[in-house]
Amino acid sequence: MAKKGVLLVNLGTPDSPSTADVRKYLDEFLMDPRVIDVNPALRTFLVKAIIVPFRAPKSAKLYKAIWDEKTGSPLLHYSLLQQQLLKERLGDEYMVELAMRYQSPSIEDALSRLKKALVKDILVIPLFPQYASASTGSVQEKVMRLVKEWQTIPDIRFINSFHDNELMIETFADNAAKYQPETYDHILFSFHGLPQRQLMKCDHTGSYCLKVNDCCATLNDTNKFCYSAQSHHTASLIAAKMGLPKERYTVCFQSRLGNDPWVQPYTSEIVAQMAKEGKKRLLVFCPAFVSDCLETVFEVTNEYGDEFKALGGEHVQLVESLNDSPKWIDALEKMVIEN
Ligand SMILES: C=CC1=C(C)c2cc3[nH]c(cc4nc(cc5[nH]c(cc1n2)c(C)c5CCC(=O)O)C(CCC(=O)O)=C4C)c(C)c3C=C
Ligand SMILES: [Fe+2]
Ligand SMILES: [Fe+2]
Repeated sequence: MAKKGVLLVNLGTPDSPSTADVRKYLDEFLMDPRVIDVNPALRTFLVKAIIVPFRAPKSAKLYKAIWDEKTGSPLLHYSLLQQQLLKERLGDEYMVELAMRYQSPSIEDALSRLKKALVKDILVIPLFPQYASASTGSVQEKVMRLVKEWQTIPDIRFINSFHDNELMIETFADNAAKYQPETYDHILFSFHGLPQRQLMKCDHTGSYCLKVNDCCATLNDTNKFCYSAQSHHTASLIAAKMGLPKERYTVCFQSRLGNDPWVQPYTSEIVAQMAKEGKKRLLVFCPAFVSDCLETVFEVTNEYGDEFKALGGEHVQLVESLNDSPKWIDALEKMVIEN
């Protein structure tokens, strides 16, 4: 009997931490019009003449610091584990493929394996809890661009976001429990950043996001596709699960690139503010990521950790991502079965 197809897609990572491979990865990633969303000539100039030449050697050093001798990039390692564990859960009725939006394993190869196996349908799960055009949207576009060339197009569905997935929320809360959150002075929910311009482009009313006070602090019918609103919602659900009152946590956004304004507040500014207020211990969640990666392991632990200590703080503790937690695999299994 024909199998059902599942395609898990994460963002991507370089093939190795060498400067050449990091350059290749950054080049493919940042030339995506959904990522650097400016006109093509300006994008080519910014990426090829400025960002990549300067960033590649610096990023290569960071990748070297997180690269495991045996398992390589944490993002790829955990993504492969998620694919394997989901496959075991779903059994023979399903074919589960993993791809990265940039570099390898490629979406092209994963889709051609599904095509060859004549799967009767495909469920695409971009592994980003909150919708952003630069992440989920880009995966959706790439898959549609490839599949539109097929002679026979099977039933195909996309998970657009899962920012309120109950089992995911529980996994983050469970992961934090072992650190005894009550022993920390403050909790941060640090999401990957996004240029403000991209938030406004997702606002189809043109008059809500970043135009109305506290526009994205709560999710409603107008901002339901807004990355910032979905991020705040995820944070509030994890906080509720942990019984955290509002004054004990702050939502913030990390990893800004370039000089344009990104979604605020910036994590580095919040870290500095916390140190100034005399806080000594911070517990940090990164709920935009389902796998630990450069942005969690290095940026939070090392960069924000060092910044906090330099300003008088003592300890920044990262709550690990969903990785291979059985409850997160339950969440993926349920997403597949219900879709
Ligand atoms: C969570 C979803 C992500 C969104 C949205 C996103 C937007 C976005 N990112 C950049 C620039 C960079 N991101 C980088 C790394 C990176 N980004 C995500 C996820 C999202 N990005 C992940 C999972 C990772 C980690 C990859 C890994 O190998 O571990 C990087 C590269 C690292 C570095 O050089 O610092 C850049 C650059 C932009 C510009 C953007 C939206 C416009
Ligand atoms: Fe990113
Ligand atoms: Fe918004």
